[in-house]
Amino acid sequence: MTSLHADPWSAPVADGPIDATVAVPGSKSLSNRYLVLAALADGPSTLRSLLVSRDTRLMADALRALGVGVELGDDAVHVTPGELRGAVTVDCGLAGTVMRFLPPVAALADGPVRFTGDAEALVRPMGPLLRALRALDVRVDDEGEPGHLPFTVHGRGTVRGGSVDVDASGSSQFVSGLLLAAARFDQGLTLRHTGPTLPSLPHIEMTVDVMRAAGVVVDDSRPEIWHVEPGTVAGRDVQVEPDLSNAAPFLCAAMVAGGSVRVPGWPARTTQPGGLLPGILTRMGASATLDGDVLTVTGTGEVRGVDLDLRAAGELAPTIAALAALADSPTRLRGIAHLRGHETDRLAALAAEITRLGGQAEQTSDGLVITPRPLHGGTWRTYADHRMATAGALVGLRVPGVAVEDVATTAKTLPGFVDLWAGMLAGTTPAGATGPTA
Ligand SMILES: O=C(O)C1=C[C@@H](OP(=O)(O)O)[C@@H](O)[C@H](O)C1
Ligand SMILES: C=C(OP(=O)(O)O)C(=O)O
Repeated sequence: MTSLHADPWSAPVADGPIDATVAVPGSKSLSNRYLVLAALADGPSTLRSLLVSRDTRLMADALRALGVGVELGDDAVHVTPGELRGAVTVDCGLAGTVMRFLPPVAALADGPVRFTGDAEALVRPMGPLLRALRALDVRVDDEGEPGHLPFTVHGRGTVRGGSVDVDASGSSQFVSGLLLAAARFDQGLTLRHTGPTLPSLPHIEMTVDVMRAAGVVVDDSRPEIWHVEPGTVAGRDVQVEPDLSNAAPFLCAAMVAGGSVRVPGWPARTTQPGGLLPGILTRMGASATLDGDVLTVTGTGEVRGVDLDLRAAGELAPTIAALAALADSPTRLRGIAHLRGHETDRLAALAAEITRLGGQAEQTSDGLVITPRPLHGGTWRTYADHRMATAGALVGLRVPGVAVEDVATTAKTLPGFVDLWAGMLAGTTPAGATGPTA
């Protein structure tokens, strides 16, 4: 991917307290769920403020290949469902939501659908999802190492459905992917999680929530068991919430530099794990207030270390780890062993990069222990991981000479990151950085 910015990118140092309003684009997780449900619906959908980034483009391109109409309008994305067709290849890039949400959809297509992706995607875990599909009589052919991309799902137009177990301790997306398509299975689906831990529960609740909003009957009254009734999915007109996880580095900037960052459009109620940010950041020394739909986080520049179980919100970990490296006391992050299967092994990557700049960060069996030390400048590697790049930017706010490699990797979920970051430091948000096509 080409970058408009130098590689490595010299992360700007904050030369005083920040006072900025930052409008972040739509949620990746909600955008890709709405796209999948709209593709499976019984009529057209209009998706407003949908995120336009690499992950949502990959989803839209894949759905188009499968026979779905996806058009980018002036103020919304319009989705027109069609007969799902096979004999196509889906490029998942590095998007977990594409590689985990679309194989069950492909099983409903009328022929083979080959799934492939970036080199980094080929090591991300897929096995439990593929085993569940096979248990539902869907043929899946491995191409390389079993349980990984690339593979081919042989769609037969219908899926029997019924009951299936899945070990989702490696990723909640195995559950979400199976649930999203399940209303279109002949018998619906009863899905039971069997593994030792279940990460990212808010993301599963998000899946159930958006399915119910589309008229699908879901019973989640028993812990770690979900039942989806067979039925139709309604086409909808929806407004996508801002991506609260992508708001995290900006909110944390106010803590690192001092001052205030305001994020408008903050939902009163949300299933996004970023909804946990006000509580987490308050524990780490910030004040957070919600006034109408504007969240304001105010900091003094002093950050407190925490002992935090991030099982529910693992995608916040890179940002919190960067913040912790700048704190005045140690931090222990727990419950995030599954981050080893994210865009990169995030526990290893965070430990390596914090250590490279003179910090102290040790991996544990399920997380990180970060002991603040004076940091120095140097290269911050990003491992094709958008959240490693934004974490490097946060460290660079305080530490002169941090050079973030491949900042363009932020295009996965936040293509305008560098301009938004510069706008925040200038105290303003660049015009045109928001809206449906941001
Ligand atoms: O369903 C989703 O949209 C997501 C679920 C989570 O995945 P894991 O459960 O694999 O962490 C999260 O980390 C990812 O960024 C998005
Ligand atoms: C884990 C993440 O992404 P993905 O949807 O590719 O799993 C993430 O965005 O932090």
